[in-house]
Amino acid sequence: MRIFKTPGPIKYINCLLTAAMYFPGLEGVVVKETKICHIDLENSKIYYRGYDLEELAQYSTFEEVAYLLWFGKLPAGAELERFKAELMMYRKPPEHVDEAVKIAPKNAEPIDVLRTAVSAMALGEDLSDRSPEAELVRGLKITAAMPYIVASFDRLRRGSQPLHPGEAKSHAEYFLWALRGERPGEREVRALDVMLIIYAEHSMNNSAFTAVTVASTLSDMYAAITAAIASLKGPLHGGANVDAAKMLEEIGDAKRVESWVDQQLSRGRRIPGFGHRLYKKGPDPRLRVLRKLARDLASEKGDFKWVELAERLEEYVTAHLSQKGIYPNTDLYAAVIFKYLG
Ligand SMILES: CC(=O)SCCNC(=O)CCNC(=O)[C@H](O)C(C)(C)COP(=O)(O)OP(=O)(O)OC[C@H]1O[C@@H](n2cnc3c(N)ncnc32)[C@H](O)[C@@H]1OP(=O)(O)O
Ligand SMILES: O=C([O-])CC(=O)C(=O)O
Repeated sequence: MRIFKTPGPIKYINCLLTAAMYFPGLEGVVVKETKICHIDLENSKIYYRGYDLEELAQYSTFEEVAYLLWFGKLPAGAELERFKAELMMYRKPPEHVDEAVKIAPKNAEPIDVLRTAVSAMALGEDLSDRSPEAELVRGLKITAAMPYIVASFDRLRRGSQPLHPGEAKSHAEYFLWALRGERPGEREVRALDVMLIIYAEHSMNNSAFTAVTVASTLSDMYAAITAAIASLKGPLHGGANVDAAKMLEEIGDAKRVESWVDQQLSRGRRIPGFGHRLYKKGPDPRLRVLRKLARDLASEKGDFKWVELAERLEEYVTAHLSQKGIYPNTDLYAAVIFKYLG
């Protein structure tokens, strides 16, 4: 409005350009350059630091991938063991964070407890050193403590006490062990490990964008990750895997897929685990790994209910909505895998 009152020629052009440059959902707007992740839409491939994600999911571990994403190279020799030892050192968060988890109401959402706990991790720490090295240590502390925080809250709400399984050999094993109170089987640990690799990075998604926005004000890592978790919680982003799991339970049987989907669509509702800002011409590339992982877990358990339900959903929803560019995303099969992992 002000510009129209005094429309100097340059200001006026700027005003028109700005007005013309609104891209809903930031479609096509480049906000940052990154070497961390490359999504090749044409060939349906994802690369972490130049490595094919499908190969990482087959041959590496979450710890190796975390190291790769953070330091730009896979760990060599003793580096991996050192990195794992560092993670183990920070598994248990400071006492006041433990207390915050303990006093959280039992009906709280686990993601809200996690967001609050990560925010609380900033309290009492000297945050004056904002160098990349200091922030990386904070990132390591947050990553290391997340399994304990989430598992502790789940145990407390089920009436048990938190557990710190110090003998666990990996991030995935630590989480399942801390959650269940007993050592998990190797195949289950590997399934969660693959899920963690698959979810570790996806370029400038909503939560990463949020974290980068907060970090760009020179705020600290705890603040950036707290904000990222708040973004991730939304049912259009990470919260979709919770909704997809609820959907599997609600449908209950592959034979009910058609009627359930028809009803949801006729009410104008979205189907969780479908649709993606990037993948408009075919399914999410990560599904090639996850469909197989879900099938393997189903055979292992001798229970095909959840995987067959997801496969039927994939077939039916794709047949109905692919003309709109709607295909299954990672969260559909993540929900299946999480159901098999209990
Ligand atoms: C790890 C992750 O975060 S992956 C994403 C997880 N999120 C989900 O699974 C939630 C369900 N999906 C969605 O809400 C969306 O597909 C999003 C948010 C992921 C992507 O949205 P966008 O690409 O912006 O698509 P947009 O919102 O513009 O929808 C385009 C059309 O498809 C429809 N649509 C999009 N997703 C779905 C869905 N899951 N079910 C049914 N219809 C859908 C929309 O209603 C819209 O229809 P219209 O043109 O007739 O109005
Ligand atoms: O990229 C996105 O918008 C969401 C997603 O699939 C992810 O974060 O893994």
